[in-house]
Amino acid sequence: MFPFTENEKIFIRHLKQKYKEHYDNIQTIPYVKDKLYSISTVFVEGGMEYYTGSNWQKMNSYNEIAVIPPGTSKRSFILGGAGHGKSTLTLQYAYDWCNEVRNSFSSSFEIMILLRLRQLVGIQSVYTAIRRFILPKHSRLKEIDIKDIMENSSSVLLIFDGLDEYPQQDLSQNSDVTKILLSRIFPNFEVVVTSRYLPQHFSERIKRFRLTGFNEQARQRYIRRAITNEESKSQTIMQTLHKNPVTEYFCQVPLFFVMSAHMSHEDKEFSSLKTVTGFFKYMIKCFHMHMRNKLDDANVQHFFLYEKDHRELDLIAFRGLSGEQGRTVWTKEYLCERLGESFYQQYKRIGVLVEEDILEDDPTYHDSVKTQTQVSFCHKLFCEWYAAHYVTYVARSDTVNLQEFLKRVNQAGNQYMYRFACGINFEAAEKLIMYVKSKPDGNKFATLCLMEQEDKIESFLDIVKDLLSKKIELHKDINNFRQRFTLQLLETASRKNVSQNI
Ligand SMILES: Nc1ncnc2c1ncn2[C@@H]1O[C@H](COP(=O)(O)OP(=O)(O)OP(=O)(O)O)[C@@H](O)[C@H]1O
Repeated sequence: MFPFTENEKIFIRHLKQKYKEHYDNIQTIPYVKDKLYSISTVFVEGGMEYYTGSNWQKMNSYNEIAVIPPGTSKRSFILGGAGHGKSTLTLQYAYDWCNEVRNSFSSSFEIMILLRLRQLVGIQSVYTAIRRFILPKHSRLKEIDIKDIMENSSSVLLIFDGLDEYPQQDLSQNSDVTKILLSRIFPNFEVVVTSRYLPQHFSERIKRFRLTGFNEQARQRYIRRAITNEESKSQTIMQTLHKNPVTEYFCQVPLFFVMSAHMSHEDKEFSSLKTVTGFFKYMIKCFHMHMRNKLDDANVQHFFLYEKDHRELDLIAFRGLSGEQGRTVWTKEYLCERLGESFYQQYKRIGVLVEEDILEDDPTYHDSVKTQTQVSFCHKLFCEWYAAHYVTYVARSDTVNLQEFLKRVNQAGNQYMYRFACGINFEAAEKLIMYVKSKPDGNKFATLCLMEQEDKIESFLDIVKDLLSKKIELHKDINNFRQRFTLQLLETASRKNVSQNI
């Protein structure tokens, strides 16, 4: 289609190799390592909407990102809450590009670059990032070649995954990512950025999309594609998930749905879970249990200890989510030193921590290639889970100043850290809920945190009483976060027969 130079051909081949590695190795449950899926098997289209300037409109396909909303901006944001499928969608774009899928958005570009922003710790140059994180060790292409190819290419699609995890996300630094996002460089490249939230720096002109999750049809399609083709089995999975109020509610979030569907297929204990914290606790227990089953008796005690005692990991996770230089990727050496080799190996084995080899930041690497192993949590929610443990530990102390302690943790980007913390320890929860309430618009979020405490029926009754005493407006935009929450409160109230108690 395009007249390619030799270097371009090599570059494109390398890009495709790397993307294939990612999109062909999807783990639906982190501890199940022997069952890897290709994006082409598991991807189902969830809901997607675009912002018209005054409201959100439904889209028919993720490929419409090219044409709507009409406008000149070449900068698009795809927003979505935790686990809503932003990274998965970027892999689908990569798949379409690599396989030149007809009529797809990405396949119309000569070059597509997909970078995971959490990896760019201390890296300012986009060429360095591409050389280190995408090209293979022995590629003959140097940063200067990549620069040359990109500058001379007529059509480039850049996808930056996870701006909320970008170590320099305040965008005050003069990195290429910042310059690209603000169109100071490469104004003609098409740039797509995924993020849990929209940072303040962006003008109204930027195109905005959002992922709204899985509806009933998407869930059924997923089960048929990734779990079972048999109608009766697929019905049983759906019924198990519907029976449980927590899984039923969270099934709209693809991550929770996918994990629940796979686990409920294999595990009967599932139906008794009542809160997201309960769900996560159970999931982590399964991770450890699954591994223990494979171990000989002599090691059992050892692994039990690691399951309960993870204070150092909690601290690392918390620091990762807070601070100006917040990072959610670390070097293997650093983690092994902090956590101890055997703890590290255990968490890697069960799938909570995942490794990726990248080129070392060494200007001489073209002569002697050196690699470095970077480590991150298998999903950012796991980082929030362990950070939440640290928060409960600190929040329980009598002397702690929560305003000070939590001031650097972005609440919009790390909601689950707060919610998990409230579910893990009730003493800490009381303080945290007070803290959350003190923030602007904090009442509703505080209630969400409160819901993590399974036994707090009295507080729950007060909230529902308050809710029912006011006019409740429900709009057709059922994906609105607060509205979903209001619906969840009412649904739970009706299940618990609250009206009799009010
Ligand atoms: N469209 C989809 N089709 C099939 N599975 C999906 C889809 N979207 C998400 N999933 C499943 O949910 C998991 C989590 O999704 P993903 O990591 O893409 O979410 P995310 O929005 O990037 O989350 P976060 O903001 O927390 O990083 C995926 O690993 C995949 O198993």
